[in-house]
Amino acid sequence: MTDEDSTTGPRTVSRRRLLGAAGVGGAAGIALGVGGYALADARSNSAATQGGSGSGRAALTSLGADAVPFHGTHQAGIVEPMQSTLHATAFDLTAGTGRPGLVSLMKRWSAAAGAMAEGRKPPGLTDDQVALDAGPSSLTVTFGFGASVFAKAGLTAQLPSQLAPLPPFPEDRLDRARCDGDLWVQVCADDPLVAYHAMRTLQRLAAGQAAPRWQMTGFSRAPGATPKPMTARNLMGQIDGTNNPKPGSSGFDTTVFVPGNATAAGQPSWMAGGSYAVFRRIRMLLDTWDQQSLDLQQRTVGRRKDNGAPLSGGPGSTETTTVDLDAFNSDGSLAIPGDAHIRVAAAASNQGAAMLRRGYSYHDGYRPDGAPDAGLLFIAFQADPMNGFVPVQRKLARGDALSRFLVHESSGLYAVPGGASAAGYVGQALLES
Ligand SMILES: C=CC1=C(C)c2cc3[nH]c(cc4nc(cc5[nH]c(cc1n2)c(C)c5CCC(=O)O)C(CCC(=O)O)=C4C)c(C)c3C=C
Ligand SMILES: [Fe+2]
Repeated sequence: MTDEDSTTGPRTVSRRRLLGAAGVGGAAGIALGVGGYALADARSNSAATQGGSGSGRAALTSLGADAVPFHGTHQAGIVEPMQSTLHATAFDLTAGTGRPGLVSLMKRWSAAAGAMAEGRKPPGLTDDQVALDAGPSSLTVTFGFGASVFAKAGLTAQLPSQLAPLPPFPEDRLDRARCDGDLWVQVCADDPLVAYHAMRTLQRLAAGQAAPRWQMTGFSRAPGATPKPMTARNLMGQIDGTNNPKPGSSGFDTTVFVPGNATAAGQPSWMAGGSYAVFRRIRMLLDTWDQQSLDLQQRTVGRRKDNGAPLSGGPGSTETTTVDLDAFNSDGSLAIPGDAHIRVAAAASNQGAAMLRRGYSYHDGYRPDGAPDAGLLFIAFQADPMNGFVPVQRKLARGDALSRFLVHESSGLYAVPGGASAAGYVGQALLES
């Protein structure tokens, strides 16, 4: 189970994360290799060993010791199982930062992200010691380029057509100050201090060259909270993520990643091994949602709330039971209603359009009317947004029962280049083109 790459070598992922990745895919997920990763025990290659014998430091727990390599064919933070904490931040280049400044920033950011992913102190600044006692805690850092950065860095000729602005969708209520951005950074970790430290470090390293435009924090399930790894629930109480494309399954790579021969796929060569991230802050109208009957809530999504089984499944069906969009109830009505979220969003309803969703919940206090300012930081990765998010969201905006309980407040689209080799940096193929 190796993902050999001539430039970067095999990527390894820890045993705990591999088992976590199985989730719904179960044993099949492991057999298929969860993205082709080699099975390795992080305790042998991470911060857990740094104390060494005689150092007086106790070994870290498995959670803290788990490490996800920063270097690889693809950037980390896409196919790995979700960690419990997210910091998403968009940066704008400061005036006068052209291509040389961006090169130096991406070099510093990549070096710091690579070190922190191994539980080492980031080079290039005096560490604030916020994460000093913790291991890497499965930290991943994922970098993306917004369309606006290309002109600023003199790279207009390299702008992918896939980065064209997302179309406006009916009912969007976007706050432009919290949309877009020249650069996008997704930091995820299983420890909140480790995640904060990584994001803060990257912000400090950007000083003078890029400044935060917006920042959002999200959360998901903490590892070990459930007796076995399970698909997490969102703040509406639904099991969310079941029918995601499974790493290693047929079509997964072509759905999520730009192929190695990118130009043959109509993409710039520097996007080989890359992906496109769609980011949407979607507020949930939870006071309204929580007043609905269980029956209505289930029919709105098309799945049971308790175990995530599709409404087309009979007795004994589970989350993994195959969805049957053609099934009928005994009264002749569709088992999965015509406007149910999973029917409208399904690839089968959208000429095969699909994406890998990796969203996090957020809760930012209460609004003036007392309602929670809470919802989903929706993140989806795909090889081409026109074959992923765009057609699906167009359809959802027209006829999805769930949309009545949602408000899209912020939006961004970012080109996420392929991963860096240990000697290189993220975006090198673009910035040195
Ligand atoms: C444009 C893409 C999508 C947006 C935006 C979106 C928002 C959104 N979704 C949920 C909750 C669930 N979504 C589920 C499935 C699902 N959602 C999308 C796409 C978008 N969702 C897809 C492609 C799918 C899979 C459809 C299928 O083929 O079955 C589910 C069911 C469980 C699952 O498969 O994940 C839930 C629950 C919320 C709450 C939300 C916005 C806040
Ligand atoms: Fe959804």
